[in-house]
Amino acid sequence: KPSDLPPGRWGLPLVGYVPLPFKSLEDHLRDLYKKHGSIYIWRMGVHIMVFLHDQKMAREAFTSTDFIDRPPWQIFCLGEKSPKGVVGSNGLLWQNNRRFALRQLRDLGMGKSKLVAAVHTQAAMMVEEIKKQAGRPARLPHAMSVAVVNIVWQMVGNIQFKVTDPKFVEFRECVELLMDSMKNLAIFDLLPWLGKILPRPILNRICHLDLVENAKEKFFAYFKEVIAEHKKTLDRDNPRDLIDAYLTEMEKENPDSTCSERDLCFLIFDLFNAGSLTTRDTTVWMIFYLANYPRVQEKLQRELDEVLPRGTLPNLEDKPRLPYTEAVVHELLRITSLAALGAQHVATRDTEIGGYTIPKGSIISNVISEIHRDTRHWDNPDDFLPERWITAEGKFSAKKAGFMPFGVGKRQCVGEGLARMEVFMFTVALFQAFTFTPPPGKQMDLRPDTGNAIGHNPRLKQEVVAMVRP
Ligand code: HEM
Repeated sequence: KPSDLPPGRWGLPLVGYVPLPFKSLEDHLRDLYKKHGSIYIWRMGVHIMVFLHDQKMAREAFTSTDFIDRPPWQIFCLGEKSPKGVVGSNGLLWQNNRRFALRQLRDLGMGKSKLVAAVHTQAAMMVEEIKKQAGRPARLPHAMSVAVVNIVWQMVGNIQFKVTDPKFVEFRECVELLMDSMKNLAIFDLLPWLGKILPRPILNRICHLDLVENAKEKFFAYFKEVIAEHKKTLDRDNPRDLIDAYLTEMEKENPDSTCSERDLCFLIFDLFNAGSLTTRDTTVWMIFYLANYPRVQEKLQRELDEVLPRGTLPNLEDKPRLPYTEAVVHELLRITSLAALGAQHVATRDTEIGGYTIPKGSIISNVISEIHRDTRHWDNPDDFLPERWITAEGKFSAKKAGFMPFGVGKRQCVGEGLARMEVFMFTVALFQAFTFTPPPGKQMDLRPDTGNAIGHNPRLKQEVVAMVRP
């Protein structure tokens, strides 16, 4: 191992350092942090992976253009030779798409009142569906997925699914198939030489390249139908949604344009992939946490009852009057760290972090879940304490350092405003209507699901009780 690299695990050529299988990736990272400090490497397969446990280093790295790109990994480009959309693309196409997506999300109402009505409708639908299982232990309903998908569809294509819509079931199955198969792509990304030595059928069996390709094309076929419908009724002066705006952009004479119908399909896919289950899982975490923390739940409900007439959902102007609700949302985002390892970036040239050399091509991750437990920023970080966000005057105070659930820097989450709005509104709607408890004699299991090595997803299969509030 070259001596100017950060300390860490080096291992063997081609395979790198193969970890012991009975420990989670995060436990390994914690061990490495204890041994080496805030920056270390782990050679995984052919890649030098650099992990940052320090918020200052993470901010520095991710605001620098040296780390702006995504690695050319299958998991990001889904088999496309030149990556499209926004999550996995780089260069001019990424810049254009990111700018376009941010503008659209803003114009279509992210963080503004225009989308509030759609979020209210979906929150009310969720409450009605949960009412059907009130008073008994049950898993959270499928309606929670419908609600978040509908909000993205509303912005993207002006479409809303009903809970029982068979098209939605098809859509969800497609998402699940893709998510499941994508996990195996990581094997190919870490060990790309497998592609040279294994016959294609065996490679497909191990890395699911064909499954991902099929699921992606199924998705895109549906998107193309929706795009074709939009083309028929397009009014360039009155764009209804993101698809209309993209089609209008595509018709403009612009030498720097990177628009294409395939790119639009990727962009739509990215917004669903990054923006639906993330928000659903955060809402599920909220229910599970507050079921285990009745004191926090009661305090939240007291604030809601004092500020809003029962059954009225807030507008964004009401937020300052709901400091404890804001505090609960922030504390939940901190303690659960849904995007535990963020999304990986790549060094575009030989560069430096923390006095160490980082060679071009190294993969950088900020370990958000550990930054959210760093005792330099958080007292008793393992305690769920919304009060840490409240000032002595009883006001909500948004702490900045050490808090980065949506990442930091140039690729910080495009949908942060929308996600914050959804989680806030859903929390209000759900806890106005219900008190959640674990099933009798039990506690909710708040350990992340083991199925995802780089994120913290709740264990969805457990039951919870929703009691309708008198
Ligand atoms: C609680 C919910 C969410 C969390 C915790 C979350 C977190 C993140 C994180 C950590 C990143 C990676 C930043 C980086 O590369 O350094 C990211 C990227 C991204 N997120 Fe989110 N996100 C959420 C919801 C959403 C929503 C609702 C949307 C849109 C509808 C969205 C769209 C995106 C996109 C497009 C990117 C890629 C940005 C780029 O590469 O330039 N996310 N998100």
